[in-house]
Amino acid sequence: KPANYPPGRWGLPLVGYVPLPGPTIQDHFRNLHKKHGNIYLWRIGTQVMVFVNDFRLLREAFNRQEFTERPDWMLYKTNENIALGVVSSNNLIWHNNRRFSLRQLRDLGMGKSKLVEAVQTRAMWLVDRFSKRVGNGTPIALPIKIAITNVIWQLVGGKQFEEDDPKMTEFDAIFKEFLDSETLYAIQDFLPWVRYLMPAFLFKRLTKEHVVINTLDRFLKFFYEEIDEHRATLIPGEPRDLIDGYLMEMEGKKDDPDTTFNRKDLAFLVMDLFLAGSETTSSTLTWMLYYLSTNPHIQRKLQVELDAVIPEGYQATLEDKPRLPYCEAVIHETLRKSSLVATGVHHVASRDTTLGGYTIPKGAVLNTATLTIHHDPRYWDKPEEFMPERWLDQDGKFVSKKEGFVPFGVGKRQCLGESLARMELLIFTSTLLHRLSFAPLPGKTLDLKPDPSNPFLHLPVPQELHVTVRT
Ligand code: HEM
Repeated sequence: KPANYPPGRWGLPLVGYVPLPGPTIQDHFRNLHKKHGNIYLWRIGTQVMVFVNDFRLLREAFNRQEFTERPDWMLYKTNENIALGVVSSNNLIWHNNRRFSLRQLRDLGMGKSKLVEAVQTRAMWLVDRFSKRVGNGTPIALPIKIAITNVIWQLVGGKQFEEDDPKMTEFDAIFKEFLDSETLYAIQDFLPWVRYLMPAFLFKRLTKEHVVINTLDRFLKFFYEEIDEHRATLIPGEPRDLIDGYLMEMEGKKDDPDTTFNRKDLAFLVMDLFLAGSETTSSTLTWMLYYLSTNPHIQRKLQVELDAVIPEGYQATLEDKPRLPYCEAVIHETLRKSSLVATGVHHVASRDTTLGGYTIPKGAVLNTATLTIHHDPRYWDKPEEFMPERWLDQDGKFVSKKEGFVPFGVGKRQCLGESLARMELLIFTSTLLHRLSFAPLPGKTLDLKPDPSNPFLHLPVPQELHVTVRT
C-alpha cells in the first residue's frame, strides 16, 4: 500500500482484500473502525474503497468539489455511455437534473398541494388496509411499499394505481428483478480483468448483463409510455406534475445546442426517483412500526401526543409539526437506529487529494459509514437503545441534532428527496398511530436484525404484526 494512504486492508493485486468466511460485513466494519478510527480503506477487487466514520470529516469531504462525482462504473451507467438521470450522473447532466428536481419538489410539495393530499390519501388507504386484517397477523412491508410507490407516481406522473392494477404488479416485479440483478453486474467494476479469462458471451452471462438490460428496457418502456401520454395532453404553462415540468423545460431549451434535457434522460430521472424514493421511505416506516411494536410505552406516549393535537377524523399536515415534538423524535430516532443506507451512496475522488491528513488517490471511492456514525458513543448516549427522548430538551421541545446524524447524507449530493421523505414520514406516522396500534404477534418476537441478503442497505425482514383499531 502506498505510503500515507489511510490505514486498512490492501490485500493482493487485482483481488484486493478478500475476507475469510465467518464474520458478517457489519462485524468487519465494526472491527476496522475500532482498529483504525475515523478513516480506513478496504481494497475490494481493483477498487480502493475509503470509509469515513467521522461526521466532521465526512461533511468536509462531501462539501468539496473533488468528492462530488459518482464513480464511472457500469453499475451506474447501466449500459449507457454516460450516466443519465440524477443519482448516477455527473457534471452538467447531474447539475441540471438536481436543480430541476429540487425546484419541482418544492413547487409540487408545498402547502395543501396535490402531493400532500396524495400522502394523506395513501396514509388513510393504509389504515383501511391494515384495519381489515384486525385480529390476524397483518403483513406490513408490502402495503407500505405500495402506498409510498403511489406517492412517487403522484409526484412524477400525477396519478396513482390501485393495488390490484396489473400495471402496479408488473411495475413491482420489474423493480425487484432490477435490484436483484445488480450485484453480479458489479463484477465488471470491481473485477474488470475477469472478462479476459473467458469468452465474451460467458462473461455477459456471469454478470447477468442480459437480465439488467432486459429489466432496464421494460422499466424504461413503462416510463416512455407515461412521457408520451403526457406529451400528447400537455397544456403549455400548466404543468400537472414533474414529467410535464421536464417536458416544458425540454421545449424551452430545444434550440440550445448544449441542452441536457431530452426524453431518454427524463425516463432515467423518473426511474431514479422511484429507485431512490420508494424502498428508502417505505423501509423506514416499516422499521418504525417494528420499533414501536417492541416498545409499547413509546408507542403509547406517541399516541397520547397525537390524541391531544389532532382532532378526531383529521389528519396532521406539515403545519402541525411544531406541535408534534414526540412524533418528530420517534421519526428521527427511527432514521438513526435503522441507518437504512448503511454505507451511503458512492462518491469518487476526481483527482489526487488529501483527507484527514491522508492521501486519497484519484479514483478512490468514498463511503459514508452511516451505521457506524449512528452508533458511535461520541455522538450518541447508549447508541444501541431506541430512545426518542434523546431528541427532546428538558421542556419536551424537539431539538434537531445535526452532529453525527447522516441518514440523508451530507454535502452537495445530500438526498434531494429529503423534504418529501420528511413530509411522508410525518403524515404516515401520525395517521397510522392515531388510528391503530401495533404489536408483535402473540408469543412471537420480532426480528430486528437487518435482512442479511443486502449488507449495504439495512432493510427490515418482512414480518407480520398484530394490528388493533384504537377506539
Ligand atoms: C427515508 C427516506 C430516504 C432516505 C433515508 C434517503 C437517503 C439518501 C441518501 C443516503 C442519499 C445519498 C447521499 C449521498 O450521495 O451522499 C440519497 C440520495 C438521493 N435521494 Fe434519498 N433518501 C430518502 C428518500 C428519498 C426520496 C423520497 C426521494 C425522491 C423521491 C429521494 C431521492 C434521492 C435522490 C434523487 C438522490 C441522489 C441525489 C444526488 O445524487 O444528487 N430520496 N438519499
